[in-house]
Amino acid sequence: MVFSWSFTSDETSHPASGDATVSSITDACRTDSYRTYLISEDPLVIYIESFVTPEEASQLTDLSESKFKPSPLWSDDGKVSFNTNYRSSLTASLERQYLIKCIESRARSFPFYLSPSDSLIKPLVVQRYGPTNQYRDHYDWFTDSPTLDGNIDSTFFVYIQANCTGGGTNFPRLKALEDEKWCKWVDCDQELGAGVTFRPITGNAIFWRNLDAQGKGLKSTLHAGLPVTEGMKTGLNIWTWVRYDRAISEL
Ligand SMILES: O=C(O)CCC(=O)C(=O)O
Ligand SMILES: [Fe+2]
Repeated sequence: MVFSWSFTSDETSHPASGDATVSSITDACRTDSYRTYLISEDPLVIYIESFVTPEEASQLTDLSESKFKPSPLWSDDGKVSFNTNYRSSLTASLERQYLIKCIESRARSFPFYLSPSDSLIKPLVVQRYGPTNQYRDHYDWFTDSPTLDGNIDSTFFVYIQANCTGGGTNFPRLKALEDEKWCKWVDCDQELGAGVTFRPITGNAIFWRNLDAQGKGLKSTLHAGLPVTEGMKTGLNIWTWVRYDRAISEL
C-alpha cells in the first residue's frame, strides 16, 4: 500500500483477438454468479461464495507465477519495510490485462462496496504462503491517512489457491459465529475467544469495510493470515482506495 503506486480507475476494454481464454473470461465477465452472506454488520464483513470461478482462480494463480517477491509491510505513513517475523509470504503484482479488468469491474459493482463515484481500485496483488508463512495481526487501513491523502476503504481477499492446512484468515475481534451452518467456511474447532477464522477455500472471498462513516479506521477489522502448516495458500487482494477529503464528506 505505497501511495506512490499509480492508481487505476476501471474502464471497459476488449480482449485481444486470438486470446485462447477469451470465451471463458468473457462469460465470467458478463455474469456475476457469486452469493453473499452477512457475517458482521459492524464492522461490515461479507462472505462471498464463488467470487471467482475455478478457471479464473487458476488463471490468476498462473498470472502471478514467476512474479513473486518478499511481501512488504507499510508503516502508518505508507513507508515500506520487510520483517519476515511479521509477514513471511510472497507478493506478486499483476499486470492489468483482460481478466484483471473483469475482476476489478466485478468488485466495483459489488453491492456492499458503497464507494464514492471517484474511488479507486488499487493495482491487484497476489499473496502466496507456503508452510510456516503468515501475516500477523494488522489493519489494512493506515492510521496516518492524511499524509497519504486517502485510505484503504474496503478489502476483498479472494482465495485463488487453497491446497493447504492452516492458513485461515483470522479476525480476533469479530464475535464468534455460533450457528453450525458456518462451519463449512469457518473454523469451528478453534479456541473460544479467537474471533472468526475463515478457512481458505478456492474461489471464495471475504469482503470488509475498513473505515467508519467519518473515514476513521475500524480497530474491529484487525486480522491475520494464520500460518500455513502444509501445502500452499494463494490469495488475491482487491483494495479500494478512498481519497481523504471525500472519506470525510461522502462515506
Ligand atoms: O492471508 C490472509 O488470510 C490475509 C491476508 C491479508 O490480510 C493481507 O494481505 O492484507
Ligand atoms: Fe490484511
